[in-house]
Amino acid sequence: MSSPNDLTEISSNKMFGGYQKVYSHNSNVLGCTMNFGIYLPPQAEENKVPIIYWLSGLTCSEANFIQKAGAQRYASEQGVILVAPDTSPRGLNIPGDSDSWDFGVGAGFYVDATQKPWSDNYKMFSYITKELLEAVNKNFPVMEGKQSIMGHSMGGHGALICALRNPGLYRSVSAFAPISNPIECPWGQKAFSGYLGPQETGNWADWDATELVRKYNGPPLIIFIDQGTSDQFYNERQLLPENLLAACKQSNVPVILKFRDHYDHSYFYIATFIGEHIEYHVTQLNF
Ligand SMILES: N[C@@H](CCC(=O)N[C@@H](CS)C(=O)NCC(=O)O)C(=O)O
Repeated sequence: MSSPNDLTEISSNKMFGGYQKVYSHNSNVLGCTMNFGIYLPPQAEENKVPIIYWLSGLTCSEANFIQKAGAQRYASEQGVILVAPDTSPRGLNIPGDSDSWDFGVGAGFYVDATQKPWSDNYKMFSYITKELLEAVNKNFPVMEGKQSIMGHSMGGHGALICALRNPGLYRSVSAFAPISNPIECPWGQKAFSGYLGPQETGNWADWDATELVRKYNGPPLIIFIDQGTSDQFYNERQLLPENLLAACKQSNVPVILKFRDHYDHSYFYIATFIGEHIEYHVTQLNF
């Protein structure tokens, strides 16, 4: 198997003066081949630039964000690289990995699984925060250390735990409609039971953003949460941003929670506000 740092270009399309590309590489951490999208703004042809990671939600691959969010226009204007990885290992055919849309393939939850049969491969946390980061830093003109992270739904939660578990690694974090308190909602309880084992023994709190905020002890980090009020999953109490807000207030972790009237959970909503998020990250990255 070739090194995770050896990339194969799958596609390249000029966009807003830069290039939207998709690469594949072998992941040692996940034990499979993974695709990721990367937008290189025109500024990256001459200079090193900062980078923002995007983590997608349930059922997504690397394709959803790059095709639907319209983020490249803002990345081109601001001179920032965007990286959009896949949401789980692929092609392993672990029994049960494709039985439901909210567990297994397309639903890695950005944790490092501890339970068989998932624990050999379902290590999306280590993939995102170590292996992919290194592969991107080795291959592209990035200002090392100038990285931020954002995401949507399961990926919004992924962005939060990547930032909260690695104080200082990301300069800023934001999330659209994140699953803010997975140990208290059906999606999270199902995923954590499978990947981490029963709540009593599975250290669930180590992987839950609301619980991690209570213990956060790193450099100042402002948590930026975005939530549409007509989001079906918010109204079904899968997302619970109020729980995260309360934990932030109790623990004196600064938080911005913006409710967006009548917006739902879709990429139409994300596309509306992605420019604001990119601007926010670039301000923090240049600080
Ligand atoms: N599969 C579910 C919905 C899953 C869903 O909404 N996924 C969100 C993330 S949680 C998403 O980004 N879907 C892909 C897309 O809209 O392109 C259903 O059909 O009800």
